[in-house]
Amino acid sequence: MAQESSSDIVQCPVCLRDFKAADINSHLDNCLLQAEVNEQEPESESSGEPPRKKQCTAEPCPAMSSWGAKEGSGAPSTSVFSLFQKGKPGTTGASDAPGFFSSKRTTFEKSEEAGHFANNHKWGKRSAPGVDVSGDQLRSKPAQDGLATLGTQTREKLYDSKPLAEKMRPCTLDDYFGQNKVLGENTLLRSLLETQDIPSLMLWGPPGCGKTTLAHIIATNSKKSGNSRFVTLSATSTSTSEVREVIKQAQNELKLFKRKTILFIDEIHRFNKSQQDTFLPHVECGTITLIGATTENPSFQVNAALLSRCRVIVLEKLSVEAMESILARALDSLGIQVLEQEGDDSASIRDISGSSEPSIYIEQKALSTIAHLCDGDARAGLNGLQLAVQSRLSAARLGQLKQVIVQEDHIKEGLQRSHILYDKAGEEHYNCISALHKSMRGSDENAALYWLGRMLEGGEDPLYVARRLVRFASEDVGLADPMALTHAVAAFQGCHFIGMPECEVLLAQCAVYLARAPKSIEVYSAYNRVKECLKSHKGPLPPVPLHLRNAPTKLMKSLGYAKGYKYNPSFTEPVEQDYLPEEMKGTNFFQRKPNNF
Ligand SMILES: Nc1ncnc2c1ncn2[C@@H]1O[C@H](COP(=O)(O)OP(=O)(O)OP(=O)(O)O)[C@@H](O)[C@H]1O
Repeated sequence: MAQESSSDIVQCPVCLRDFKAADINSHLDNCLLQAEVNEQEPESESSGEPPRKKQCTAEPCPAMSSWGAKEGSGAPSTSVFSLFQKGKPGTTGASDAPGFFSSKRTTFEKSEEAGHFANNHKWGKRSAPGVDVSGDQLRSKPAQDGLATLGTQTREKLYDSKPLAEKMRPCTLDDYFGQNKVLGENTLLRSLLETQDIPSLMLWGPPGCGKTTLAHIIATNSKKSGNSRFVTLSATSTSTSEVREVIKQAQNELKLFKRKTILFIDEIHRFNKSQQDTFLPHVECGTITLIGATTENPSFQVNAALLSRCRVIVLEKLSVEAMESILARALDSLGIQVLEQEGDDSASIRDISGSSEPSIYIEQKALSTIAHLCDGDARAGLNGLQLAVQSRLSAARLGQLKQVIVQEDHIKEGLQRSHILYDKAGEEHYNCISALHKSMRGSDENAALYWLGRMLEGGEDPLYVARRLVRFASEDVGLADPMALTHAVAAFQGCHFIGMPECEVLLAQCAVYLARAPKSIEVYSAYNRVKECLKSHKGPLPPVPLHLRNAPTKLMKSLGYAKGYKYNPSFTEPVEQDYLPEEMKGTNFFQRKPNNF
């Protein structure tokens, strides 16, 4: 009989994937735990499944399996999570499971700024075990720490098709960082959540700031309490008949089991107004508690009647501190250590782990870069980190390296985006163009250039900006410098001819010209008064005076058209003649009334 060696391939009896014999035990622990969790979480709305994002199936407490263990899955936490528990002094077993609003500290210390964790622990700072890079550049902790050694689970987490952000989605407020204005101690929402008295909510905030995650936490909580069920729909893929079906089920649940239904609708702004109307009576009579999430300003995108029945919660971009805590939690779960000081000489880190897998380190500067570059979008930050680590690991494998160090440049590649994130389709688009317009109006050439840069570097259509400059040239500069309009139209046409990136300088030149130009709203205001006059006119509009009319036919002439008209060029003296209708004689649209522009 052949001797079993560590390089033998064996099949996992649970997921049927192939693994090295040496790895199968640790994989099996993890796989069994997953299977158990999945069994407890059938994928149906009636199961009270927490919200799932864009077709990704979120694990119930995906973050780290250790959370699953804490939440009482019954999994043997030590054997399964030994890798992560090493060096996690605050992490204990199931008995320490944090409740939904538990104040228990986890690996990190709490911090008000970051939402929960103290800054001095934000990176879970550790040094590479037994390492001394470049003399005293890097001082290490004792070798037995060993956290950076990459284990099978960590590797799976990194290579698994599910994005890291999804796996890290918190299930308790303890792991939910930032958003202190709405969720800090003594806030209304927090106390409502604590009493499990969830009102209908409209969560409004930029991408990746935690709208779905907050709903996910509410879901986990409502599931635990058992007095309500949680149903998730995405407005991008749900038909009106499906919505009706969900409402019917909600009515039955309430009637038969006295259970409320909390309905989470992601991207609710994608439902049209009549689809949104479907919810109205049911929110009104309490059959469903609606939680909508939207990146768009709900005052424009959500039915006013529905909006008035919901409490609007405005979530903000995550602060750098909050991002740091989110990243720290991810690093901790992946067993990646932070190098406090720069030292890219990975070859000089002594490998003391004896593991066949490379150890991973990340420079603090690189982490700080993610926290700053992801622009408050935790999904972008976490997935950028994952990509950077994955690519370094692949490179290390090819080069048979024992350690990898992730540096700032790798992170920038991982984020795969410019420093500027800009939501071209959403509210940010209007906010930035408005800021540009107002900066030019205020003759602040610096600010004008800055907002222009924010838009162009974020991928804005240059013609959209150019059109606004043309409008500005007339509305705000007007006759104070009629050349402004010529400049703006020329910039528009130039952009049309050459496109980005060459046209950026045309727009910059024009924006600065307009910012520096003298301003006059004389014509703009006068025209507004004309519009107002027409709008407020009562009765039929006065006829065009006969002498101003053209008379191309005999009949028209015989009716008096053009009669008495004085052709100005025929006169050497100024001509006395009325051009306004009789009843408007003497009206001056250019006259500024008090309290009126
Ligand atoms: N406040 C937070 N605390 C901890 N992790 C967060 C927080 N916000 C977001 N995350 C992480 O980022 C991921 C994406 O967040 P989430 O899906 O909640 O964003 P969102 O606001 O719903 O974005 P979108 O509008 O793009 O759907 C989550 O899976 C989670 O890992």
